[in-house]
Amino acid sequence: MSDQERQAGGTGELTEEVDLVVVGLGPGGEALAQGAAEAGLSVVAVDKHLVGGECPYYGCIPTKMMVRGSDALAEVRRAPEVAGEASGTPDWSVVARRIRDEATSDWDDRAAADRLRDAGATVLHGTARLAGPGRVEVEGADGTTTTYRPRRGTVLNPGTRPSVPPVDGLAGTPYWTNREAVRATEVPRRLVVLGGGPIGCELAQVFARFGSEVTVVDHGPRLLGPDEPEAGELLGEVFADEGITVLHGASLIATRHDGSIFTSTVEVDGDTREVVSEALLVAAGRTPNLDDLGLDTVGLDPGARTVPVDDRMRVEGVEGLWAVGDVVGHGAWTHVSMYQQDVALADLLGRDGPPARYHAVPHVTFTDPEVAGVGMTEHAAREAGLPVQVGRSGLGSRGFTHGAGARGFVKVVADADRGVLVGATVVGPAGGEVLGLLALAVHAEVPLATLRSMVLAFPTFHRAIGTAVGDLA
Ligand SMILES: Cc1cc2nc3c(=O)[nH]c(=O)nc-3n(C[C@H](O)[C@H](O)[C@H](O)COP(=O)(O)OP(=O)(O)OC[C@H]3O[C@@H](n4cnc5c(N)ncnc54)[C@H](O)[C@@H]3O)c2cc1C
Ligand SMILES: NC(=O)c1ccc[n+]([C@@H]2O[C@H](COP(=O)([O-])OP(=O)(O)OC[C@H]3O[C@@H](n4cnc5c(N)ncnc54)[C@H](O)[C@@H]3O)[C@@H](O)[C@H]2O)c1
Repeated sequence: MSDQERQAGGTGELTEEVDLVVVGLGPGGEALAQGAAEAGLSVVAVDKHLVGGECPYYGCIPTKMMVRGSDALAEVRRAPEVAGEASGTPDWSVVARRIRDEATSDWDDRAAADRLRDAGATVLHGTARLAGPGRVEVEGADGTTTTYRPRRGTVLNPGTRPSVPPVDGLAGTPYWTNREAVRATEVPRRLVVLGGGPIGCELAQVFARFGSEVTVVDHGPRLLGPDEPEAGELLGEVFADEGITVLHGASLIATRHDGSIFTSTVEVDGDTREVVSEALLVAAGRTPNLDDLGLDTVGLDPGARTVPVDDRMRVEGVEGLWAVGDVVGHGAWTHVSMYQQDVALADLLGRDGPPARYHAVPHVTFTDPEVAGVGMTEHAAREAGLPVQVGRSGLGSRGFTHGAGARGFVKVVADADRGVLVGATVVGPAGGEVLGLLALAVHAEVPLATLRSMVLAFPTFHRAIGTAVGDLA
């Protein structure tokens, strides 16, 4: 207990003065709390679940272990076309064990919490809420409440939870979200996936390759709606070839569970059909954890989907409050949360540093082929009124030599007036790695003339970027 600690008048609650309170320890909040503590601030870091947030325990890391397993199986199945017979029997227990033991330590955050404590932060497991300007209440697991008065300020990093649409009969059934999917110990014989976004696509392909009969139900006209349309269309063809059924323009309108089997009613183009499955994964977007954060006590709207911030991650209109991560609405990816915490940390420590910019945010959906994008799509660039040029390429000589599994393309979007790329998409094996060069080009606004003068190694996948840039028209 600090020297400043004192009993709040008559309430039995403790009130403590500290430098900084971090509410929610997703990737951004955890790193920021550590950085602030290492810089000498007294930091209280609070999470109501696991230190590290969604990414290490239920998101990026365990799902990429699933993807690694399913990609290995796919390569074994491609062997006859490029190397000769090879055999591999899918064994989900290998994936489940890696997730439990290597990724999540059986969903135990002691190592992460200790790392923060070693840096000097006070780590609390509890629910934190704003309690008026300059005050944060933390309700501990034992029901006690402590009120903190942070001298420097408060950082919000509460993240999101799965959105669950109001489907008739769904509540009360043992449906999965990403949280249950990463804890699966068996592969369901049949799986319905609600949602054809990144979560739905990655997990649909994983479970299909491990033997599930998968049906994806999605509102939209193609998979991965916000990406370039060519990307979602190609991925749809790959899914069809792998035996995954995708229902577009479809809504799950009802489901029932008889103790072991889901029977789901899906409306597609005005018709209804029933789909039977052992598991039902809801991957239909995310809900920001802003509704129980006391935002109204500082004049903010608790019903909003995002917290408005400036380019230093300061919450607009509220002194001493910063926000980072999915809830600020500049991309729900770990690298964005981490980027923003750097900006916020510099600001709250009074250090110089560049403001947050979002013109070159990359993202990668780890399907096979990977779907990777940076900056604007062609549609977004046209909507922004830019004089747009587009260039395309297949995967070139490397795609040809690679053979089985080499499906994809490179698409680049340029601002003709400025002579720079404003966006790019790579679909293909290691598409996320190939994107790196394009992310640099968009970020640094490299002149097209400079890009055209590059020597690109033969025969690499990234050499297709040269062809796409040469195709700009
Ligand atoms: C299945 C899946 C796969 C993904 N794969 C990738 C990927 O490959 N690459 C990528 O970049 N991104 C991926 N993401 C997204 C990524 O997980 C998030 O963008 C990332 O976790 C950053 O989120 P965040 O920092 O906003 O907070 P989160 O990680 O959501 O953490 C927020 C934390 O705040 C806590 N909290 C909330 N409210 C309170 C409160 N009132 N008091 C105390 N604590 C509170 C929560 O318990 C949680 O620990 C994936 C997400 C999912 C679901
Ligand atoms: N590799 C990665 O970087 C990665 C992987 C997974 C998740 N994520 C992050 O997590 C976020 C959430 O992922 P997500 O896939 O849940 O959400 P999403 O919002 O990106 O996609 C949800 C999909 O579900 C569909 N949908 C929503 N409600 C529906 C309904 N009632 N019926 C039919 N279809 C419906 C939407 O049309 C959309 O295609 C992503 O946007 C991304 O930022 C990133």
